[in-house]
Amino acid sequence: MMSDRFVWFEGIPFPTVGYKPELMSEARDSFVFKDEDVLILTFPKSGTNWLIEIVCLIYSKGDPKWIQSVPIWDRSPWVEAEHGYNSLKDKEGPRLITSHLPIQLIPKSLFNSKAKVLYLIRNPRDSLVSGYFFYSNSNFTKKPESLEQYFEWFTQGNVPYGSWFDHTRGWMSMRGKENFLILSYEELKRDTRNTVEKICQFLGKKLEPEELNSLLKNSSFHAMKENKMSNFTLLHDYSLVEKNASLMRKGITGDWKNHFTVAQAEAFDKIFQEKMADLPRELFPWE
Ligand SMILES: Nc1ncnc2c1ncn2[C@@H]1O[C@H](COP(=O)(O)OS(=O)(=O)O)[C@@H](OP(=O)(O)O)[C@H]1O
Repeated sequence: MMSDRFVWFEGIPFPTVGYKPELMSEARDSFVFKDEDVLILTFPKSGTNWLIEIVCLIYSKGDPKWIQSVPIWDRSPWVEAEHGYNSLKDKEGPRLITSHLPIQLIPKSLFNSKAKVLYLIRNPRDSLVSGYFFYSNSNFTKKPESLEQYFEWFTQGNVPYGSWFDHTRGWMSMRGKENFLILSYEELKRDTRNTVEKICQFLGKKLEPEELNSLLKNSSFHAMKENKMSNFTLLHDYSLVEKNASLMRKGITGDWKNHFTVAQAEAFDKIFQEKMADLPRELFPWE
């Protein structure tokens, strides 16, 4: 298996399993977003699956039947992945769609549609640590040997989906658009209920109090860790991740403080400043 490198498309690295440049090119040029679609958009390891679980539970009015019977990647498929693209492209009716793509590679039709976009960001230091542990135990992408090495790769954009900084700058250019809601992992964690209500309002959905309570219960870290349709343990069967690897690692904010050295923390601050200083600070609620 091609476990130790990337597939490249338009200068961006992707995992080696399940991604084909020719399909990503076809998706970019001819996939049609519909006005009724909802797009969940993130840089990897930002809480994507948590947001998918929440959105699915909004659509099922808090009833966990759907999230407990259908794998998460079939409920809101990744449009850039072979499996996701093939299942989405001819699907009738409104769709939930996931993507980690940078703005220049997303299907162009997004910009002519009223599809609603939920853009979730997370402190990149925590995405870095989360990615390090996940990819260290995976067989579908370049495997880091140490956090030190992964830190270098991440800050140079040599990780799946490329540079966090470029990715974030690209998508932040959409801020202010009516169909684009920016969310952070940090606010979702700090105030889950209010953030879910904000998402409901954006999607034009109303939940009864007991439906919202059920949603919160069924999308909690604990519930998702137990849900085999959501915790990625189904990937064990395909040998894509090792047995000890789980999507559901810690689910907290600020874990980077337990892993970065002082020198790494300072180096990261400097890079962040250099690359993001001209953007409003309130876009990054952890800074
Ligand atoms: N319910 C809930 N509550 C809190 N945190 C959660 C939840 N579900 C997933 N997570 C955490 O999200 C991290 C995985 O991110 P992604 O889902 O974006 O991963 S992926 O890129 O799609 O593989 C990963 O973060 P780390 O624990 O820091 O590794 C998951 O634990």
